[in-house]
Amino acid sequence: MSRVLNAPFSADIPVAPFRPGPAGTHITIRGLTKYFAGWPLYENFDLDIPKHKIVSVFGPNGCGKSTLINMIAGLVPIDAGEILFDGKSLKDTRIGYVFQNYREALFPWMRTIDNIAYPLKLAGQSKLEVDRRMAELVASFDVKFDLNRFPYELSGGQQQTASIMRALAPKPEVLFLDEPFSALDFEMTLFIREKLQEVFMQTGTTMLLVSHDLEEAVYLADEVLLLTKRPTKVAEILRYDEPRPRTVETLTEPGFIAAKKRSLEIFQREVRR
Ligand SMILES: Nc1ncnc2c1ncn2[C@@H]1O[C@H](COP(=O)(O)OP(=O)(O)OP(=O)(O)O)[C@@H](O)[C@H]1O
Repeated sequence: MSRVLNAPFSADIPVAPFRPGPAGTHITIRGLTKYFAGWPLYENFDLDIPKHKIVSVFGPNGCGKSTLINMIAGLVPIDAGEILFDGKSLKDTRIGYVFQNYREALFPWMRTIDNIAYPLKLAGQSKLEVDRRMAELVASFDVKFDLNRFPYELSGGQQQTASIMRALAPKPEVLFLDEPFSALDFEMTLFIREKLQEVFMQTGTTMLLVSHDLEEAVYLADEVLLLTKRPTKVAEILRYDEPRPRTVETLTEPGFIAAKKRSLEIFQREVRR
């Protein structure tokens, strides 16, 4: 009975020798297995995530997009498998995470500036180092609002901007974004999308983005990771190598339209399966 209700015993899963990803791989996922309430979400799942790229994760409702990035980021425990970052474990890797719900992401008792500086202080950086990094972030985000305010005094878009600044403050090797635009209005979505693209062009930070919006998923991505229904597998990895910066004009270019159409076809095929 316990074998039905719980994750399989690790002894049940044959241990395959570790296979590194192709050159340019940042994150290697091997044999990832995750059960919820006795049902497999991921079973022996392998994936290579490239370095210095933006990968958008797209797939049917409930296929495990958020769970996937949360397992990679160490927020959700895995039942079996291995996840390495450039061959290192998560604890030796600097990561940043941007949550969908920015209202709960920032500490309400801290001024916005202290929220953003928090990971730097936690890492034991000196006041000089913290001030220098904060000045860089403020310049790169072209911040027009008062960072001395408390988060609840800011608009939703300003709070999400602050959340992204906080995630980027320690110069993460990988930035995880779980539907970062879904609670924002259109104007703020465009603003934050452009900021993310700028940061990416300046730093090349590997980004893993969960999106519900196909246009947004393709627009920012170097690769769209299309997932199947559960038990979840890779349906296809679609490469989209339109040069950056991508702009409003990109949205009507043939390459963009073709990538969106192909993603939609795969998505519909998987939803109907
Ligand atoms: N803590 C949990 N306990 C039980 N089931 C869970 C838990 N977290 C997620 N699930 C289930 O795992 C599946 C994948 O959830 P997840 O949120 O990762 O999917 P998603 O693709 O991001 O979903 P959506 O498209 O709705 O945002 C869903 O069926 C969900 O109900």
